[in-house]
Amino acid sequence: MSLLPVAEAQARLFALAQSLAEEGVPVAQAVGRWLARDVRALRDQPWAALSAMDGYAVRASEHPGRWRVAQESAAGGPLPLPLAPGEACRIFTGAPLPDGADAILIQENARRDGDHIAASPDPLAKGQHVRKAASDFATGDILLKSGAAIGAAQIAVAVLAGHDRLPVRRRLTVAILSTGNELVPPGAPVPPGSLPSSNAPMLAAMLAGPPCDIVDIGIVADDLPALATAFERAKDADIIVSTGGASVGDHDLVRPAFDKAGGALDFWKIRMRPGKPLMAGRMGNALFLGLPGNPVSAFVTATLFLLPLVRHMSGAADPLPRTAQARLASALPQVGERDDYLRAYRGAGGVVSVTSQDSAATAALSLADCLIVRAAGSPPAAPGDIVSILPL
Ligand SMILES: Nc1nc2c(c(=O)[nH]1)N[C@H]1C(S)=C(S)[C@@H](COP(=O)(O)OP(=O)(O)OC[C@H]3O[C@@H](n4cnc5c(N)ncnc54)[C@H](O)[C@@H]3O)O[C@H]1N2
Ligand code: MOO
Repeated sequence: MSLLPVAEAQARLFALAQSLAEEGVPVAQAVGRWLARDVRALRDQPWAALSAMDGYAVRASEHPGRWRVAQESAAGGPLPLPLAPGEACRIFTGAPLPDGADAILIQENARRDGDHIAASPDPLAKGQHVRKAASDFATGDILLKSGAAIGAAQIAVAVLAGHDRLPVRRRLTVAILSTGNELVPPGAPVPPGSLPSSNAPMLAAMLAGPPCDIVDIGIVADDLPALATAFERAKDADIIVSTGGASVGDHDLVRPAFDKAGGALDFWKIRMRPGKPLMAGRMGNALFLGLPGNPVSAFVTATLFLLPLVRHMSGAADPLPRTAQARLASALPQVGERDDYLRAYRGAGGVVSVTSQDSAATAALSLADCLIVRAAGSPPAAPGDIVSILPL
């Protein structure tokens, strides 16, 4: 079977996914999710021409005064009356200007003498320190687009625009299944021949940010009926992720077990290193992603497939990881027949690949803050060369 290019596999995975139902949630619960539809302004911001400084609202044409301070305008206070010629209005940041005023003389530039003020010689232009009505946004403006990521700034604009709830896709459920006779639960005694199962806690940590609920199906033996039963138990999840048993060995039973449980495989084996044995398919309403067992391979394939899938199903317009450019600090060898996703970190002198690129080397993985992405067949790279990186 020929190896599928990463981008093609990602596209096929997205095509397998159904979109999740929409729901409205309070803004505080929308953080880290994506908008299910455009958000429009329900009001003007600012609602009127407002002062950006503490000082006096005046007519700029009357500068440098003298003016009589006839009234006061404070945010949340009574609305000011129209300003007569020769009058100033004491004003505070965020307060509306009286009709007739067109500039703010900041108090540092005003000399007050009882009820009167005069300005220092600094020039005062029309519109100075005035925020025009609707200069941030106007009623009906599309402020946030469907598919946009919701963070703190988007919450701020949505609330100012009059919203207290936002439309998002419902949370999804991810079932995690760990296969391998050698695995013992985290923290359990580890007899010779065994190792603690780290993939499920690692994947749960990777999924801690996106809007999903995790169901840990636990450790399942390399046994066809046991694995098929585990798939049946996971079938109500939106996404089933397995780790291990994905390759070609006699004990790699994930594919036949998925088949036995009624699943339909869409693709298997990707042109990437690590992560070649990755597979995906559908079982009823659930989408299945079979990751390799090696912890580094599981980490890299989760970064490139599982997290993008969660983002895609959750409505993200831009679900794939973003690449950036970086300068290499050390040489890299020629790339083989699969695209390389080298674990690396960014230092003062450029990006450095970690010493062990073995797909079982978790200590080296823990030092990485990015992946260097190199296409299959790329020639050796030298220090100073620019490479694509995928920040983690
Ligand atoms: N003849 C071939 N052998 C292998 C090939 C191949 O193409 N031909 N592919 C290799 C590649 S690439 C990878 S990656 C691995 C992945 O194989 P599996 O997905 O079948 O993984 P396992 O064999 O079950 O486990 C691999 C390794 O990872 C450890 N492991 C498994 N699960 C966990 C877990 N939950 N927590 C921590 N560590 C785990 C497991 O003990 C093994 O050491 O296959 C190559 N072989
Ligand atoms: O492709 Mo495997 O995932 O190298 O270790």
